[in-house]
Amino acid sequence: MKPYVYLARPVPPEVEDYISQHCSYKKWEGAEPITRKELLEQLGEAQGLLITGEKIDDELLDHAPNLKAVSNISVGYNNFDLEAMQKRNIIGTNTPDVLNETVADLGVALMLSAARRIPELDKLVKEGKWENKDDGPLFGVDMHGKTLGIIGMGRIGEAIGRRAKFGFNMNILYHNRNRKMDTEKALDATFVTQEELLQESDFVLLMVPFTQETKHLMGREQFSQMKKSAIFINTSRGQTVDEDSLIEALQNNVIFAAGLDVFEQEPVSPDNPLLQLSNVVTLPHIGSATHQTRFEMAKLAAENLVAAVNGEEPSAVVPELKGILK
Ligand SMILES: NC(=O)C1=CN([C@@H]2O[C@H](COP(=O)(O)OP(=O)(O)OC[C@H]3O[C@@H](n4cnc5c(N)ncnc54)[C@H](O)[C@@H]3O)[C@@H](O)[C@H]2O)C=CC1
Ligand SMILES: O=C(O)C(=O)CO
Repeated sequence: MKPYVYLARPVPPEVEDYISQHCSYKKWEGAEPITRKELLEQLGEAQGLLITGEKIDDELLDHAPNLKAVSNISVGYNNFDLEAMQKRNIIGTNTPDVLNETVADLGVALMLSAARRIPELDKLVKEGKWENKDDGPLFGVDMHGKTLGIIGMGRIGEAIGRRAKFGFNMNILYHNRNRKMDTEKALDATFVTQEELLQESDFVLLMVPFTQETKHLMGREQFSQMKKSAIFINTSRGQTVDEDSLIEALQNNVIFAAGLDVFEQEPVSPDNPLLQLSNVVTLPHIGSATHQTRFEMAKLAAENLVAAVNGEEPSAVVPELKGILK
């Protein structure tokens, strides 16, 4: 008998077809994303679960007595309560690598947008205000030849570093849990302390996972260490930044501008002061969202799910849960 899995997120038809060849399944068909309550009601028989970022914790696992594996269509897995999964031997998988280049493209787009004030200028042109006065009230700052500091030089951080180095001739500083000698050589990058990075960079880009250790990694003290002319980019998770401190830094010209794909609360509240600031470029957590890359992510997540519920080793088990396979 085929194992039974529940798909809480839609996947492309080809991917669904692949799952159907290896598993029996049900899927969420609502027009809106599945609610927590609806998800809990679906889990009684499920041996596998496909999600994107839904919280996997004790409460959910108590509703899923037959569950063996959770496959996240996402590389970040801060939605996994790893302890709760470990104690029940639940395999957890994610989608690394297939999205690196797409997220890196978006990181660079945010850097350029904030530096050259693209959304602000676009809005003016569309409002019939042709503003390009020579005295420069709407001039931007250069990206080429400047210093980029990357906090979190992992798979995506490195892809952004390559674009910055070879596309924009930038000088690369980085701070990471460990030094990466190959990356230093390939990008002529310099490992520095976080404080040095903040003090010396023209662009500071955050690309760490969200963990207890990285919660509010950027706060008032860190923003005050940055240059007044610097641009801050967050394409990691919103909770890595103390948003009140960021708002204060932007309002008081402690830093020049910010580009944000992620927020502490998502969807961001329409009342969030960040949305009122002209020196902030905002996006709705869309870093990996191209048709091609979302397809590759869904495909990898399906392969992980099918392997795990059929007793095979999935290619992308998250490091903290690898022990469960032994
Ligand atoms: N905005 C978006 O749509 C997307 C956001 N992400 C986020 O980006 C994160 C990174 O993804 P990858 O590059 O694939 O992960 P990765 O695991 O390859 O890289 C993360 C790097 O951060 C470093 N790190 C961890 N804690 C640190 C700390 N306290 N200080 C300095 N460095 C630290 C690690 O050593 C590692 O090199 C994901 O966990 C996810 O949260 C990923 C994809 C899309
Ligand atoms: O993969 C992730 O971690 C994302 O945030 C969205 O792709």
